[in-house]
Amino acid sequence: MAEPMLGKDVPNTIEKENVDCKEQVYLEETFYILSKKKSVFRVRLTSKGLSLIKETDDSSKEQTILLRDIIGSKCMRSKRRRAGAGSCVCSSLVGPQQLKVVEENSGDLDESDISAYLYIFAYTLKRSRRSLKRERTTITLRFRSYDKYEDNYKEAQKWRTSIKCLIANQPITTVIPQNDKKLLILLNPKSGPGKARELFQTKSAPLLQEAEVPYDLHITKYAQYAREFVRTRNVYGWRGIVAAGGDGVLFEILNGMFERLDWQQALAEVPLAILPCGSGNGLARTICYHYNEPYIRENLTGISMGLARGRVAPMDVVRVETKTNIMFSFLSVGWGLLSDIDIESERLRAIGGQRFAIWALARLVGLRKYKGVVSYAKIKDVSNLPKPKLPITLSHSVSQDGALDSPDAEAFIDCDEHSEVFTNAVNGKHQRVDSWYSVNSRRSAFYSTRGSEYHSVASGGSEMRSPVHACMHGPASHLPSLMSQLPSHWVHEEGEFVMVHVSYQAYIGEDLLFAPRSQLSDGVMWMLIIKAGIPRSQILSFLLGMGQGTHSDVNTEYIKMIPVSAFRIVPEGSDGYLTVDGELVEYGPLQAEIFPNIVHLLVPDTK
Ligand SMILES: Nc1ncnc2c1ncn2[C@@H]1O[C@H](COP(=O)(O)OP(=O)(O)OP(=O)(O)O)[C@@H](O)[C@H]1O
Repeated sequence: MAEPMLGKDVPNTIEKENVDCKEQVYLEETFYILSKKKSVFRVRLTSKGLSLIKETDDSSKEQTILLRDIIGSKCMRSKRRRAGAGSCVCSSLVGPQQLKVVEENSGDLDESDISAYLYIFAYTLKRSRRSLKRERTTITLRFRSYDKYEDNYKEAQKWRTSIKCLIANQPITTVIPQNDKKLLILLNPKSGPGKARELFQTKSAPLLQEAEVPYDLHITKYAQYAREFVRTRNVYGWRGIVAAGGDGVLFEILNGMFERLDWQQALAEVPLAILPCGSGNGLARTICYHYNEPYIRENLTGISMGLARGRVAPMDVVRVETKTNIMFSFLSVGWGLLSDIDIESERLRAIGGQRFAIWALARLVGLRKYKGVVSYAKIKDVSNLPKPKLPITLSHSVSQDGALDSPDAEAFIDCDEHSEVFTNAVNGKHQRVDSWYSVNSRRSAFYSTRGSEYHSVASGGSEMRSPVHACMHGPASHLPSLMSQLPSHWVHEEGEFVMVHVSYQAYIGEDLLFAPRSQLSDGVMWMLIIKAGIPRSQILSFLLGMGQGTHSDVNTEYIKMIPVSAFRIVPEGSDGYLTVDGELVEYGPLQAEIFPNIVHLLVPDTK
C-alpha cells in the first residue's frame, strides 16, 4: 500500500535494517507496476544512494544507484496532448507508448494530469569484458498520491531537495543548496585535432545542464588568451576555472594565476580543472587514474561529473626558472627524446594523440644524444608513498554515455521500450493512488540551465597578439640563482644523454604512465635519466612499458628513475628542445623546485 512514509517537510532518518547499520534511510516510498500486479518497488533514498528494491511474493531484488553516480534531478509535468493524440497520461503509461513531460512553466502542460514527475539523472559504471565505462541512466518517479498537483509536486520536490543536499554533501533541509557562481570554461578551439568545441557541446554541456551547473564559456582567440584572461579578470566570481583543451591551456591558466598580485588567495579560493580535448591530456588521465575513473579518449563524462560536483583536491606545482623566465608547471620538464617527439610531432596535430607514437618511431631511427650536466636533490625516503596501481583497462571505443540526443526543452521524452511502468494498486481510503518510475532509460534530451552564457567569437582563424610581459609572482625560490653553485648534497651527472624527463604526475600523456607512484600532492618529482649508448631495442621496450607503467621498475646501467625535490639541467650547445608541460621554453640552463599543495583541482567525487 503506498503511503507517505515520511509526512514532514524535513525528512526523518531511520536506520536501515539488515543491510548496513551505518547506512541511513532518508526517504522511502512504495511504487507499484500496473502491468505486474504481484510486484512492488520500494524506493529508498539513503546515505549510499537511491536503492530500488523489487519485491514479489517470494523474492526481493535490490539495485542501488550510488550517490557518487547521481548528477542531478528535475521535477516535470505532463505535456498537453494535441487533440486526437490519445487518451490521458495514466492510461498511456500501460504499454510502450512514450510519455511527454515539460517544465512547469512551459505553458504547454496538461492540467488534467495531477502527477509530478521526478527525473533523476545518473551515470553509472558498467563493466564490460574489456573495459569499464559510464552509462547514462534516468530514473523517473511519478508522484500521484494526492488529488491536487501542488501536493504531488511538493512530494516530488521533497525527494529532489534531499537528493540535491546529499549530492552537495550537506545536511538535508527543505531548501535546495544554492551555488550561484558559474564555472569559467576557457576552450581552445585549436587543441588536439580541433574538436574541443564539439566535444564540449556534445559530451560535457548536457551533463552540466542536468546538474544545473551554470557556466561562462569563452573561446580562446589566440595563444596566451587564457593566460591574459585569468590575470586580468575578477576570478572570484567563478566557482572554478576549467581548461577545455590540452595541457597547454591549463599551463596558460596556471601561469596567468601566478601573474596576479593576489595569486595566493586566487589559487586558494578558485579551483582549476581540465576537460581533456588536446592530444596529450596527461593531467586528465592522471586524475582519472587516482580517482579510479575510467579514462576513454574523447569521452568527458567522468571528468565533467567532477566539474559538476565541485570536489577539490590539492596539487603540487613546480617553479621553473630559465635564464630569462620564471614559470609554474603542473606536469613535466623535458630535455631530449620525449621533448623532441612532443615538439616535432606538432606537424601531425590533425591525427590527435597518435602523433606521439608515430614520431617516437621516427626519432628512434634517428636517435640523438645531448651533452650537458644534470644535477638534483634526491629524496631519500619515498617508502611512505602508496604502492603503484595498475591502470584501469583502457578502452578507446567511443562510448554511448556522452552522446545525448539533441536538445529539446519542449519535449522532454524519457520512456523507452525497456521502461517499466509502475502504479500502485491502492484504492479506496488512501489519497495516494499511484506512482511510476522507469529504470535504465538511456534515451534523453536535455534542458537549458538558466544563466549559462556562451561568449562566442567570430569564426575564422586565430588572431595574433604580441606578447604582454607581466610580472610573475608566486612562492619564493629556495634555490641559488641559476648561475650559482648548488648545495653540496646535490648529485651531479655529466655526460651524454638520450633524454632527461621529470614529471610530477603519474601520466604525462593519455597512454604514457610515466611515474605510477606519483601522487597529485606528495612533494615528489620523478626524474628519468636515459644515458647515451643505450641500445635502441632497450629504449623501445622502455617506451612500450610506459603503457602499463612497468618501466619504472627498470633501473639499468643506462636508465634511472630518481625521486627528487629540485633539479638543474645545463645543456651544452644551442641545439635541442627543452619543454615545460609540453610547451617549448628557451634552450639553456634551467632549474626547478616543487611546492606542495599550492593549487586546488576539481576532481571526481568518490563518495
Ligand atoms: N585560439 C588559439 N589559436 C591558436 N593557438 C591557441 C589558441 N588558444 C590556445 N592556443 C595555444 O595552443 C597551444 C596548444 O594547446 P593545447 O594544449 O590546448 O592543445 P594540445 O597541444 O593539442 O594538447 P596537449 O597540450 O595536451 O598536448 C597552447 O600553447 C595554447 O597557447
